[in-house]
Amino acid sequence: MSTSLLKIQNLKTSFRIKDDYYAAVDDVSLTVHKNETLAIVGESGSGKSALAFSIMGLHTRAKMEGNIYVKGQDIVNLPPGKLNKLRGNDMAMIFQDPLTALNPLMTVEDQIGEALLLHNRQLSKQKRKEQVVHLLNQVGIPRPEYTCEQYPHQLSGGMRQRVMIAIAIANKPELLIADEPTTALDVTIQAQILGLMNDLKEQMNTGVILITHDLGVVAETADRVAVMYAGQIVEIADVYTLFKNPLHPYTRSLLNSIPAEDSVHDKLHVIQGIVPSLQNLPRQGCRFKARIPWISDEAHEENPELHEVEPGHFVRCTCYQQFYFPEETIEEESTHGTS
Ligand SMILES: Nc1ncnc2c1ncn2[C@@H]1O[C@H](COP(=O)(O)OP(=O)(O)OP(=O)(O)O)[C@@H](O)[C@H]1O
Repeated sequence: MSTSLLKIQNLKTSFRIKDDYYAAVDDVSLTVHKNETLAIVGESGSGKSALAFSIMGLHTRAKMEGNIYVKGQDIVNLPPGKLNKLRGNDMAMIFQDPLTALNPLMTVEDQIGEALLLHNRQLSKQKRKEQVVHLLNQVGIPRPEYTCEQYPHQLSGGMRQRVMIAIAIANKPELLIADEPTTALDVTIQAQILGLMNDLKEQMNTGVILITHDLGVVAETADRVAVMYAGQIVEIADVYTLFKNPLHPYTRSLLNSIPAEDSVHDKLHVIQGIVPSLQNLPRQGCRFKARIPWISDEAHEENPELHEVEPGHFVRCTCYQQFYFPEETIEEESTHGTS
């Protein structure tokens, strides 16, 4: 029996800029299973949030093509009423910045209570309070009765993020999308929040999509990883394979730009450039080609597709086969390390 909660096929999400539509998500296909964390990584502007918002149906003016199946139902272009029902019940999102996502004028109890009410109008005030306290306990808030009465600005960043998670899991969604959930937090709190998300995933059998810039977070929390560049997935594999045998030049460049903790002389290969803006994205050929001009044109495919190079490991374009880091990509030599 398939345990896939989410199946995306050839998704294309385009935004209208002046008189034209430009795809921020282009030809994305992926699957998320129960009790699995899929990390989505990539530089700023690569389309991670646009993809997450597409899944949640939060783009109000974008053009969406392709299919997004949530528990077998295609939600692309589903009427807002039906989509609202799915949100919260079947899927929920944890946003990057809880201070802007939470309502500053409502107490914690009222905000979590509102999420509960959205999906069960019959819930009495008494039952609601009990469930709010239970949820606050679940997300590790030490004095839930006290926190119930507080407003977002009275809480620390870590506590606010826990409240956001409590809202997100209020209706036991099967799919949780977390968009940079720990970026605003310091390292210790970050580890606690990620640990909490992991525990919840296992307890509730949830499928999680974790969007992050942080490869350390990926290594610790993800089961599988999708690397996005310029709106497309360029590589997808289980986390072990991706770190051990990264193939796409972009993945290799991301991984090579982090210093290894145990080496004395790290060579940090940095590929210059940034993700082009939406209007300037190359729509033909390999989108990463401009950033690796030392690789011959023939190495690239004309219409790069994802190829399965080993079971479950997919790479876009054939250029990876001839890719190497030239000397000039070595930016610095660090001498950190222990021996
Ligand atoms: N509503 C919109 N209208 C027009 N362009 C948009 C819109 N939302 C996103 N974009 C553009 O789509 C591209 C992808 O943006 P997106 O926010 O998804 O990137 P990201 O990978 O999530 O980046 P970050 O890590 O900075 O959040 C960018 O070029 C961005 O400017």
